[in-house]
Amino acid sequence: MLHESELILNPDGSIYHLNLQPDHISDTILTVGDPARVAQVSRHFDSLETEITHREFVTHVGYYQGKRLTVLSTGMGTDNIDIVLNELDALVNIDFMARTVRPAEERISLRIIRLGTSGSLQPDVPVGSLLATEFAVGMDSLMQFYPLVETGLETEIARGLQQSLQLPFAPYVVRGSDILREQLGAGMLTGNTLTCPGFYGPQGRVLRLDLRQPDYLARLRDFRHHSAEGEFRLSNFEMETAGYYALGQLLGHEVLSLNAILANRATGEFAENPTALTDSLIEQTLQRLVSAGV
Ligand SMILES: O=P(O)(O)O[C@H]1O[C@H](CO)[C@@H](O)[C@H]1O
Ligand SMILES: O=c1cc[nH]c(=O)[nH]1
Repeated sequence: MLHESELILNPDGSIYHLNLQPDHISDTILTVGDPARVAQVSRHFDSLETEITHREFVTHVGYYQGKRLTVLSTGMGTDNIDIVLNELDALVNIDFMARTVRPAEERISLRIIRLGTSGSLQPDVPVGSLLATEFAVGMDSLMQFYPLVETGLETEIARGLQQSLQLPFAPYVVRGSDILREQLGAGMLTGNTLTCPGFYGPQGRVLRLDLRQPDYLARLRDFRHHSAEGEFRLSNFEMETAGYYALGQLLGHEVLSLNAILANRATGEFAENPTALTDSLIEQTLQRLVSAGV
Protein backbone atom coordinates (compact mmCIF):
# COMPACT_ATOMS: atom_id res chain seq x y z
CA MET A 1 0.00 0.00 0.00
CA LEU A 2 1.41 3.38 -1.01
CA HIS A 3 1.43 5.95 1.80
CA GLU A 4 -0.24 9.35 1.41
CA SER A 5 3.22 10.95 1.27
CA GLU A 6 4.24 8.79 -1.74
CA LEU A 7 1.14 8.61 -3.93
CA ILE A 8 -0.21 12.11 -3.31
CA LEU A 9 -3.83 12.63 -4.33
CA ASN A 10 -5.75 15.92 -4.22
CA PRO A 11 -9.08 16.15 -2.37
CA ASP A 12 -10.95 15.50 -5.65
CA GLY A 13 -8.95 12.28 -6.17
CA SER A 14 -6.70 13.73 -8.89
CA ILE A 15 -2.94 13.15 -8.96
CA TYR A 16 -0.85 15.79 -7.17
CA HIS A 17 0.80 17.90 -9.93
CA LEU A 18 -1.10 17.05 -13.10
CA ASN A 19 -4.50 17.36 -11.36
CA LEU A 20 -5.80 14.58 -13.61
CA GLN A 21 -8.09 11.65 -12.86
CA PRO A 22 -7.60 8.23 -14.48
CA ASP A 23 -10.43 8.85 -16.99
CA HIS A 24 -8.57 11.87 -18.43
CA ILE A 25 -5.95 9.58 -19.92
CA SER A 26 -6.21 8.26 -23.49
CA ASP A 27 -3.94 5.44 -24.72
CA THR A 28 -2.11 7.97 -26.90
CA ILE A 29 -0.84 11.10 -25.20
CA LEU A 30 0.69 14.08 -26.99
CA THR A 31 3.05 16.15 -24.86
CA VAL A 32 4.49 19.62 -25.46
CA GLY A 33 6.83 21.79 -23.41
CA ASP A 34 5.02 25.10 -23.82
CA PRO A 35 1.60 25.33 -22.10
CA ALA A 36 0.37 27.56 -24.97
CA ARG A 37 1.12 24.76 -27.44
CA VAL A 38 -1.63 22.59 -25.92
CA ALA A 39 -4.34 24.76 -27.51
CA GLN A 40 -2.29 24.83 -30.73
CA VAL A 41 -2.84 21.06 -30.83
CA SER A 42 -6.40 20.86 -29.50
CA ARG A 43 -7.73 23.52 -31.90
CA HIS A 44 -7.60 20.71 -34.48
CA PHE A 45 -9.87 18.51 -32.34
CA ASP A 46 -13.48 17.91 -33.43
CA SER A 47 -14.58 18.26 -29.81
CA LEU A 48 -12.99 19.09 -26.47
CA GLU A 49 -14.27 17.30 -23.36
CA THR A 50 -11.90 18.55 -20.62
CA GLU A 51 -9.47 21.44 -19.96
CA ILE A 52 -7.41 21.34 -16.75
CA THR A 53 -4.60 23.69 -15.70
CA HIS A 54 -2.27 23.36 -12.74
CA ARG A 55 1.12 25.14 -12.67
CA GLU A 56 2.79 24.52 -16.06
CA PHE A 57 0.72 21.38 -16.64
CA VAL A 58 -2.14 22.21 -19.01
CA THR A 59 -4.21 19.28 -20.24
CA HIS A 60 -6.88 19.12 -22.95
CA VAL A 61 -8.78 15.91 -23.66
CA GLY A 62 -10.82 15.60 -26.83
CA TYR A 63 -11.48 13.80 -30.09
CA TYR A 64 -9.55 14.11 -33.34
CA GLN A 65 -11.26 12.35 -36.28
CA GLY A 66 -12.98 9.99 -33.86
CA LYS A 67 -9.84 9.24 -31.86
CA ARG A 68 -9.72 10.26 -28.19
CA LEU A 69 -6.50 12.11 -27.38
CA THR A 70 -4.96 13.70 -24.31
CA VAL A 71 -2.58 16.59 -24.93
CA LEU A 72 -0.52 17.83 -22.01
CA SER A 73 2.19 20.42 -21.39
CA THR A 74 5.22 19.46 -19.33
CA GLY A 75 7.16 22.70 -18.95
CA MET A 76 10.92 22.52 -19.50
CA GLY A 77 13.54 20.06 -18.31
CA THR A 78 13.85 16.43 -17.27
CA ASP A 79 12.95 17.25 -13.65
CA ASN A 80 9.45 17.97 -14.98
CA ILE A 81 9.52 14.79 -17.06
CA ASP A 82 10.13 12.83 -13.84
CA ILE A 83 6.84 14.25 -12.54
CA VAL A 84 4.90 13.83 -15.77
CA LEU A 85 5.93 10.24 -16.57
CA ASN A 86 5.54 9.00 -12.99
CA GLU A 87 2.12 10.64 -12.63
CA LEU A 88 0.85 9.50 -16.07
CA ASP A 89 1.95 5.97 -15.23
CA ALA A 90 0.30 6.15 -11.80
CA LEU A 91 -2.97 7.24 -13.45
CA VAL A 92 -3.14 4.01 -15.44
CA ASN A 93 -1.10 1.50 -13.42
CA ILE A 94 -1.91 2.29 -9.79
CA ASP A 95 -5.29 1.65 -8.20
CA PHE A 96 -5.97 4.99 -6.46
CA MET A 97 -8.68 3.53 -4.19
CA ALA A 98 -6.57 0.61 -2.95
CA ARG A 99 -3.29 2.59 -3.27
CA THR A 100 -1.63 -0.45 -4.82
CA VAL A 101 0.28 -1.06 -8.04
CA ARG A 102 -1.84 -3.05 -10.48
CA PRO A 103 -0.63 -6.61 -11.20
CA ALA A 104 1.66 -6.98 -14.25
CA GLU A 105 -1.05 -8.59 -16.40
CA GLU A 106 -3.36 -5.56 -15.90
CA ARG A 107 -0.76 -2.88 -16.61
CA ILE A 108 -1.28 -0.50 -19.51
CA SER A 109 1.46 0.59 -21.91
CA LEU A 110 0.80 4.15 -23.06
CA ARG A 111 1.95 5.73 -26.30
CA ILE A 112 3.56 9.07 -25.43
CA ILE A 113 4.63 11.40 -28.24
CA ARG A 114 6.61 14.58 -27.52
CA LEU A 115 6.00 17.42 -30.00
CA GLY A 116 8.87 19.73 -29.11
CA THR A 117 11.22 22.38 -30.41
CA SER A 118 14.93 21.88 -30.79
CA GLY A 119 18.23 23.29 -32.04
CA SER A 120 20.36 21.49 -34.62
CA LEU A 121 24.06 20.78 -34.08
CA GLN A 122 24.79 19.83 -37.68
CA PRO A 123 24.84 21.98 -40.83
CA ASP A 124 22.86 19.29 -42.73
CA VAL A 125 19.97 19.31 -40.23
CA PRO A 126 18.49 22.63 -41.38
CA VAL A 127 16.17 25.05 -39.66
CA GLY A 128 12.66 24.09 -40.71
CA SER A 129 13.23 20.35 -40.65
CA LEU A 130 11.33 17.85 -38.51
CA LEU A 131 13.35 15.18 -36.76
CA ALA A 132 12.39 11.94 -34.99
CA THR A 133 14.78 10.92 -32.22
CA GLU A 134 16.27 7.43 -32.34
CA PHE A 135 18.75 7.59 -29.44
CA ALA A 136 18.65 10.22 -26.72
CA VAL A 137 21.73 11.14 -24.68
CA GLY A 138 21.04 12.57 -21.23
CA MET A 139 23.48 15.11 -19.81
CA ASP A 140 21.26 15.55 -16.76
CA SER A 141 21.46 13.59 -13.50
CA LEU A 142 17.97 11.99 -13.53
CA MET A 143 19.25 8.48 -14.25
CA GLN A 144 21.57 8.58 -11.23
CA PHE A 145 18.41 7.73 -9.27
CA TYR A 146 16.88 4.90 -11.33
CA PRO A 147 18.25 1.49 -12.40
CA LEU A 148 18.34 2.12 -16.16
CA VAL A 149 20.04 -0.75 -17.99
CA GLU A 150 21.94 0.35 -21.09
CA THR A 151 22.91 -1.93 -24.00
CA GLY A 152 26.59 -2.47 -24.89
CA LEU A 153 26.31 0.07 -27.71
CA GLU A 154 24.63 2.65 -25.48
CA THR A 155 27.35 2.23 -22.83
CA GLU A 156 30.09 2.59 -25.45
CA ILE A 157 28.53 5.79 -26.79
CA ALA A 158 28.19 7.18 -23.26
CA ARG A 159 31.83 6.39 -22.43
CA GLY A 160 33.07 7.80 -25.73
CA LEU A 161 31.22 11.04 -25.16
CA GLN A 162 32.42 11.30 -21.57
CA GLN A 163 35.99 10.91 -22.78
CA SER A 164 35.65 13.26 -25.70
CA LEU A 165 34.11 16.02 -23.58
CA GLN A 166 36.23 15.23 -20.49
CA LEU A 167 33.10 15.12 -18.39
CA PRO A 168 33.28 14.21 -14.68
CA PHE A 169 30.21 11.97 -15.20
CA ALA A 170 28.92 9.55 -17.84
CA PRO A 171 25.85 10.67 -19.77
CA TYR A 172 23.10 8.07 -20.26
CA VAL A 173 22.08 6.80 -23.67
CA VAL A 174 18.66 5.31 -24.39
CA ARG A 175 16.67 4.38 -27.48
CA GLY A 176 13.06 5.42 -28.05
CA SER A 177 10.21 3.44 -29.59
CA ASP A 178 11.14 2.00 -33.00
CA ILE A 179 7.49 1.20 -33.72
CA LEU A 180 6.29 4.75 -33.13
CA ARG A 181 9.21 6.17 -35.11
CA GLU A 182 8.30 3.99 -38.09
CA GLN A 183 4.61 4.89 -37.81
CA LEU A 184 4.95 8.63 -37.22
CA GLY A 185 8.46 9.65 -38.32
CA ALA A 186 8.24 8.66 -42.00
CA GLY A 187 9.45 11.52 -44.18
CA MET A 188 11.15 13.22 -41.23
CA LEU A 189 14.86 13.14 -40.50
CA THR A 190 16.01 10.55 -37.96
CA GLY A 191 18.64 11.65 -35.46
CA ASN A 192 20.18 11.35 -32.04
CA THR A 193 19.21 13.99 -29.54
CA LEU A 194 21.32 15.51 -26.77
CA THR A 195 19.13 16.33 -23.77
CA CYS A 196 20.73 19.11 -21.76
CA PRO A 197 20.07 20.39 -18.23
CA GLY A 198 19.89 23.97 -19.52
CA PHE A 199 19.41 26.10 -22.64
CA TYR A 200 22.56 28.23 -22.48
CA GLY A 201 25.84 26.78 -21.12
CA PRO A 202 24.75 23.13 -21.37
CA GLN A 203 23.90 23.72 -25.05
CA GLY A 204 27.14 25.65 -25.63
CA ARG A 205 25.52 29.10 -25.85
CA VAL A 206 27.61 32.06 -24.77
CA LEU A 207 25.94 35.38 -23.97
CA ARG A 208 27.87 36.95 -21.09
CA LEU A 209 29.23 33.77 -19.46
CA ASP A 210 32.17 31.86 -20.91
CA LEU A 211 32.06 28.07 -20.99
CA ARG A 212 34.48 25.87 -19.06
CA GLN A 213 35.42 24.28 -22.39
CA PRO A 214 35.52 26.87 -25.18
CA ASP A 215 35.34 24.15 -27.88
CA TYR A 216 32.41 22.28 -26.25
CA LEU A 217 29.99 22.89 -29.14
CA ALA A 218 32.52 21.78 -31.77
CA ARG A 219 33.32 18.65 -29.78
CA LEU A 220 29.65 17.73 -29.61
CA ARG A 221 29.16 18.42 -33.32
CA ASP A 222 32.25 16.38 -34.29
CA PHE A 223 31.65 13.45 -31.92
CA ARG A 224 31.36 10.12 -33.75
CA HIS A 225 31.04 6.53 -32.55
CA HIS A 226 31.52 3.68 -35.01
CA SER A 227 30.04 0.24 -34.44
CA ALA A 228 28.53 -2.65 -36.42
CA GLU A 229 25.31 -0.60 -36.45
CA GLY A 230 27.07 2.22 -38.31
CA GLU A 231 28.12 5.73 -37.44
CA PHE A 232 26.58 7.53 -34.49
CA ARG A 233 26.56 11.32 -34.25
CA LEU A 234 24.53 13.84 -32.30
CA SER A 235 22.05 15.79 -34.39
CA ASN A 236 20.15 18.14 -32.10
CA PHE A 237 19.74 19.72 -28.67
CA GLU A 238 16.74 19.99 -26.41
CA MET A 239 15.91 19.52 -22.74
CA GLU A 240 13.56 16.54 -22.15
CA THR A 241 13.88 13.60 -24.57
CA ALA A 242 16.37 11.42 -22.64
CA GLY A 243 14.21 11.66 -19.51
CA TYR A 244 11.17 10.55 -21.52
CA TYR A 245 12.96 7.65 -23.17
CA ALA A 246 14.59 6.36 -19.99
CA LEU A 247 11.47 6.59 -17.81
CA GLY A 248 9.34 5.23 -20.66
CA GLN A 249 11.61 2.19 -20.90
CA LEU A 250 11.65 1.67 -17.12
CA LEU A 251 7.85 1.98 -16.82
CA GLY A 252 7.01 0.04 -20.01
CA HIS A 253 5.58 2.79 -22.23
CA GLU A 254 6.23 3.46 -25.93
CA VAL A 255 7.75 6.91 -26.27
CA LEU A 256 8.76 8.98 -29.29
CA SER A 257 10.24 12.48 -29.42
CA LEU A 258 9.52 14.57 -32.53
CA ASN A 259 11.46 17.79 -32.91
CA ALA A 260 10.79 20.96 -34.89
CA ILE A 261 14.24 22.37 -35.64
CA LEU A 262 14.05 26.09 -34.84
CA ALA A 263 17.76 26.90 -34.53
CA ASN A 264 20.90 25.77 -36.31
CA ARG A 265 23.91 26.19 -34.05
CA ALA A 266 26.37 25.40 -36.82
CA THR A 267 25.12 28.15 -39.14
CA GLY A 268 23.78 30.59 -36.53
CA GLU A 269 20.26 30.69 -38.02
CA PHE A 270 16.92 30.80 -36.18
CA ALA A 271 13.48 30.11 -37.67
CA GLU A 272 11.65 33.15 -39.06
CA ASN A 273 8.27 31.66 -38.17
CA PRO A 274 8.54 29.16 -35.30
CA THR A 275 4.74 28.82 -34.97
CA ALA A 276 4.36 27.76 -38.61
CA LEU A 277 6.93 25.04 -38.00
CA THR A 278 5.32 23.70 -34.81
CA ASP A 279 1.96 23.83 -36.63
CA SER A 280 3.41 21.67 -39.37
CA LEU A 281 4.74 19.16 -36.80
CA ILE A 282 1.37 19.05 -35.03
CA GLU A 283 -0.66 18.65 -38.23
CA GLN A 284 1.58 15.93 -39.68
CA THR A 285 1.54 13.99 -36.40
CA LEU A 286 -2.24 14.17 -35.99
CA GLN A 287 -2.80 13.00 -39.58
CA ARG A 288 -0.35 10.13 -39.17
CA LEU A 289 -1.86 9.04 -35.87
CA VAL A 290 -5.11 8.50 -37.71
CA SER A 291 -3.71 7.04 -40.94
CA ALA A 292 -1.40 4.62 -39.08
CA GLY A 293 -4.18 3.69 -36.64
CA VAL A 294 -1.94 4.55 -33.66
O1 LIG B 1 9.51 23.57 -27.15
P1 LIG B 1 9.67 22.59 -26.04
O2 LIG B 1 8.77 21.42 -26.20
O3 LIG B 1 9.53 23.23 -24.68
O4 LIG B 1 11.17 22.00 -26.12
C1 LIG B 1 12.37 22.76 -26.16
O5 LIG B 1 12.21 24.15 -25.93
C2 LIG B 1 12.55 24.48 -24.58
C3 LIG B 1 13.66 25.51 -24.58
O6 LIG B 1 13.32 26.65 -25.30
C4 LIG B 1 12.94 23.18 -23.91
O7 LIG B 1 11.86 22.64 -23.22
C5 LIG B 1 13.35 22.34 -25.09
O8 LIG B 1 13.34 20.95 -24.88
O1 LIG C 1 18.27 25.57 -29.55
C1 LIG C 1 17.25 25.14 -29.00
C2 LIG C 1 15.96 25.40 -29.53
C3 LIG C 1 14.87 24.91 -28.86
N1 LIG C 1 15.06 24.23 -27.71
C4 LIG C 1 16.29 23.98 -27.20
O2 LIG C 1 16.42 23.36 -26.13
N2 LIG C 1 17.35 24.45 -27.87
